[in-house]
Amino acid sequence: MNSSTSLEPVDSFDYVIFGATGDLTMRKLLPALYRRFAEGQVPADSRIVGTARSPLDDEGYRERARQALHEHVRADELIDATVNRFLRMVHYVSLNGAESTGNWEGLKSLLVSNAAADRVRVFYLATAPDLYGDIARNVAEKGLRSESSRIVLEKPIGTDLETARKVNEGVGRYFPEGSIFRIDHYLGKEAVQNIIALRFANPMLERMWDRDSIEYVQITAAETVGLEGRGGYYDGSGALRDMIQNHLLQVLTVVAMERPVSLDADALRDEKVRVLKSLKPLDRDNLRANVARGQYVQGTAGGKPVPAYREELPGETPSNTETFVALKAEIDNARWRGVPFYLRSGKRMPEKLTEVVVQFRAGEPGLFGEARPGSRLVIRVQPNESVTLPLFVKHPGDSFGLDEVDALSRLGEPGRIRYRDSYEGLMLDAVKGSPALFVRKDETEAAWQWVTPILEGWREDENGPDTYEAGTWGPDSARELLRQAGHQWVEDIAA
Ligand SMILES: NC(=O)C1=CN([C@@H]2O[C@H](COP(=O)(O)OP(=O)(O)OC[C@H]3O[C@@H](n4cnc5c(N)ncnc54)[C@H](OP(=O)(O)O)[C@@H]3O)[C@@H](O)[C@H]2O)C=CC1
Ligand SMILES: O=C1O[C@H](COP(=O)(O)O)[C@@H](O)[C@H](O)[C@H]1O
Repeated sequence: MNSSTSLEPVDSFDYVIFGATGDLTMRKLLPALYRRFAEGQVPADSRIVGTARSPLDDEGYRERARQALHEHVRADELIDATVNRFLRMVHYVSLNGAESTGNWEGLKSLLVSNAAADRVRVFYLATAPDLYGDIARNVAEKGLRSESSRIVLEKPIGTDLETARKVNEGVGRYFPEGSIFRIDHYLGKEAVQNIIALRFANPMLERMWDRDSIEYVQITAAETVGLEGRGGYYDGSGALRDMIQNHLLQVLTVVAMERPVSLDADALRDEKVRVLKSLKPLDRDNLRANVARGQYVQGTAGGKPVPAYREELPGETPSNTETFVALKAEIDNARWRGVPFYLRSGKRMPEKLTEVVVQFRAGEPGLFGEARPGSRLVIRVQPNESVTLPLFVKHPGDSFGLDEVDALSRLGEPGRIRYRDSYEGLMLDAVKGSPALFVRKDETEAAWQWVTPILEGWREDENGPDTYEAGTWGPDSARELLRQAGHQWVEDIAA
C-alpha cells in the first residue's frame, strides 16, 4: 500500500507500452511516469519503449510524448531540463503487437542491450482487450518475457463473463497469475485506499460497521462529461460495463469486506472476492425493482446547452446504450444482510463527484426529544478528498439545545499528500511487483458473474433505458429505486 509521501527510488526498469500512440498513453501513462521521474523515483537509465503500428522513429515519438506532457502535466510541474532528460529514456518500435511478423527482433535487441538479466520488464497493454492474448503470446514466443517480467492489463477485461474468461485464459497461457497486473485506476485513488485505514484503524468505526448500525450505503461516481470522442468504444459498453463492473464494485468490496488477516495482496483480494461472491444475484426476474438505467437527452453542462447522447454518436445512430445506471445491491452475509448498497454512475450529471455515503441508523426517542437522526459518514473520493462525520453537541448556553458540527478531515490538505494521479502509484507498483492494488483473475470473473445476468436481462427488455436531461441526476426511476425503501439519494436529502 502507498503509505508515505516520500517516494523510494526503484531499481532501473524497462516499461514496454503496447498502444503507445493512444489516448490513454498520452493522457495518463506518460504523464504518470514523467511525474515519478521528476520526483526522483525513476532512475534515468530506465527505458520506456512505446510500440504501436504507426510508423514512427524514436525522435518522432519523443515529439509526440513532449506534446502530451505539455498538454496533460501542470505547467508548474514541467521543467524543460527534466522533460529533456525524461525523453532521453523514451524509445519507439513500430510493431503490430497482435501479429507474429514485424520488428520483434528490434524490440528484443533494445531490451537486452545494456540491461542485467534480472532487470524488471513491464509490458503494459493499452490496446483493445481482444488483442491481449495475441500480444501476450508474441511477447512470450519472441523471447521477450524474462523471470522478472510483469504484464499490466487495462480495463475492460472482456465485455461479459465469457469474454473475460477468454482474455484471462489467453494471457494466462503465457504469464503466471502472479505476474498479471489488472489495473483498476480507482484502487489507485488515495481516498479509496483510505477506506481501508478508516475502517480498520479506528476500532470505534470497526465495531459499528455492520447491519446493526448501518441503514444503507450509497456509492456514486458522477461525471459532467459526455462522450468526449469515445463514442466508438462507449456505445458498445455503456455505464454498467464502463464503471459499475469494475470501479464501483471495487469500491463496494473495500467498503464491505471483512477484516483481512494482513495487508498482503492475497489477503486483501481474498476478502474482496468473498464480497463479490456474496452479492445477491440480479437477473431478469428482479431487474426492474433493483436497477434503473438511463440515457441523457439534450440539457446543460457547465451552464451551456449540450446535445443528447444519440446526437453525440457518429452518424447520430439510434442507440439503447445506457449512460447512467443506479442499482440496489445486497450482500448476503451475516454482516450485511438486509442493508442496501446503492450504486450509481452516469455521464452528464450536474457535477463531477465520487463519494461513498454511509448512513447510520437513527436513535431512539428520549432525552433529546424525537428519535435522533442517524449520523452520515461521507467519504469524498474526488474532487477534494475528505471524510466528514457530523456529530451533535450541546449548544453553548443555559439550555440543552443541540448543534451539529462537522468532524472533518481533508485528505488532500496541503503538505499532507501531494495530489497524485492514480496511474502514478499503480504503474510503479507494477515495477515493484506489488499487486495489492490490482485486480485478481477471480475478482474480475466474480464481478462479471454478477453483472452479466443484468446485461442479459436488459437484452430481453424492449423498453430500453429511461431518459434524463443532461445536467440532472438521472431518470426518475433512480429516485424510485430508493423511495420504495423509504430512502433518498444524498443530494435529495440535502435539498
Ligand atoms: N482512454 C482512456 O481514458 C481509457 C482507456 N482504457 C482502455 O485502454 C485501452 C486503450 O485505450 P485508448 O488509449 O483510449 O485507445 P486508442 O484507440 O486511443 O489507442 C489504441 C492504441 O492501440 C494501438 N494499436 C491498435 N492496434 C494495435 C496493434 N494491433 N498492435 C499494436 N498497437 C495497436 C493504436 O496505435 P496504432 O493505430 O498506431 O497501432 C493506439 O496506440 C483500451 O482497452 C481502453 O478501453 C481504460 C481506461 C481509460
Ligand atoms: O475508466 C473510466 O473512468 C473514467 C472516470 O474516471 P475518473 O477517475 O475521472 O473518475 C470514465 O470517464 C471513463 O468513461 C471510464 O472508462
